[in-house]
Amino acid sequence: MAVERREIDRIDRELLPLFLERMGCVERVGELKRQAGKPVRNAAREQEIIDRVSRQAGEMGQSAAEFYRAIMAISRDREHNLMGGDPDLLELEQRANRELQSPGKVVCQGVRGAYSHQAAERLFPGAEIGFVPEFHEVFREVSEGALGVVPVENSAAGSVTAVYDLILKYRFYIVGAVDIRVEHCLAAAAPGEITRVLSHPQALAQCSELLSREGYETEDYSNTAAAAKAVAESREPGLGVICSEDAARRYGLTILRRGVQNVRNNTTRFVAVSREAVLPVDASKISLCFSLPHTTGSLHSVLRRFAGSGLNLTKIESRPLPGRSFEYDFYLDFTGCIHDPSTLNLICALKAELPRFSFLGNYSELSTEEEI
Ligand SMILES: O=C(O)C(=O)C[C@]1(C(=O)O)C=C[C@@H](O)C=C1
Repeated sequence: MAVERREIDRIDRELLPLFLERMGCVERVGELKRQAGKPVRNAAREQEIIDRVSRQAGEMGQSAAEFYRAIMAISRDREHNLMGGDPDLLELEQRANRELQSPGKVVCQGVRGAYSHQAAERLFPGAEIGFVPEFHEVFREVSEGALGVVPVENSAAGSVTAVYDLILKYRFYIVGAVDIRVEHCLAAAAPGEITRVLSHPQALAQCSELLSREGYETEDYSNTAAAAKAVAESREPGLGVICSEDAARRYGLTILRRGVQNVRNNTTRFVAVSREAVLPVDASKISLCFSLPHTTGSLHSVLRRFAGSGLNLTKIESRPLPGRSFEYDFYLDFTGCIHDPSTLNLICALKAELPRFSFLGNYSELSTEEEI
């Protein structure tokens, strides 16, 4: 094997100067493009190269194509880097507030005592919190200057797709995130036998084991806290509710059982959305969205850029583009800070290359235990 390894070392010694020579050439092309105001990416030229090397490499054609795609992605990043990046993003990175100014109004969906309310209090302690019945109304209030707090994902039930659709539609900035532990309890207006239980369908599903074991009838309600309020007001005997302890206490209900969800660790992630960007120096999570051409490998070629920059993807969500068949917007979270020059360069490169691209924010996440 030693002989072969020496051969590999020799080939690498020959490859490396060629690679560097090619990068030097790419830099000169980049400079000419900058002077001519031309975009970095030239898809036709890349295809020409891929076709040629695939042909020339015979049975290694696919691997050669993959190798050249990687080289050209590196070339594009280098060119973007030399061009200085997207002026709007560079300005945003420089000018955006580093800290959230004390929030005026904070809005969430539901009623007092809902899990959204707990999330809003964790994110913005002491702020004035308002409630609206629907998610789209939260976003409308944000367009008028409020901060919104909305759920995006539950550890058991998955993404809240209606909220992702609104995030992609409005493209406001995400300025914070918090994980709230969902601890449901069974409560009633007064102690006694329960026969029927009200709650949000997701909460009923999360407590299905208890509900079927006890043979309770169930009834869907718009929201867990609204259900708690309704049970408190109706005082109907045998009527119970699945809600948070906070909601039960808030509406004067008797807690019959705690921790009634099927899964111990049931957590919902909430994000705070704002019309204005806030980019703290120690922010650790970045959110982006973009769409992709419907071609083989288009998502892979984007994801490879993150891997190449050592950035860890924590979430990817695709949502169909309204009015188009099988075209998607992608929403993506990864760990990183926009004030890091290489991360900023990658975001600028993606903005230049991807259709419908938006930078959605850079923020920190509060964990369930942590206080702000
Ligand atoms: O030929 C160009 O226009 C280049 O910028 C060079 C190059 C390459 O690496 O070959 C890089 C990016 C373009 O998308 C096409 C090709």
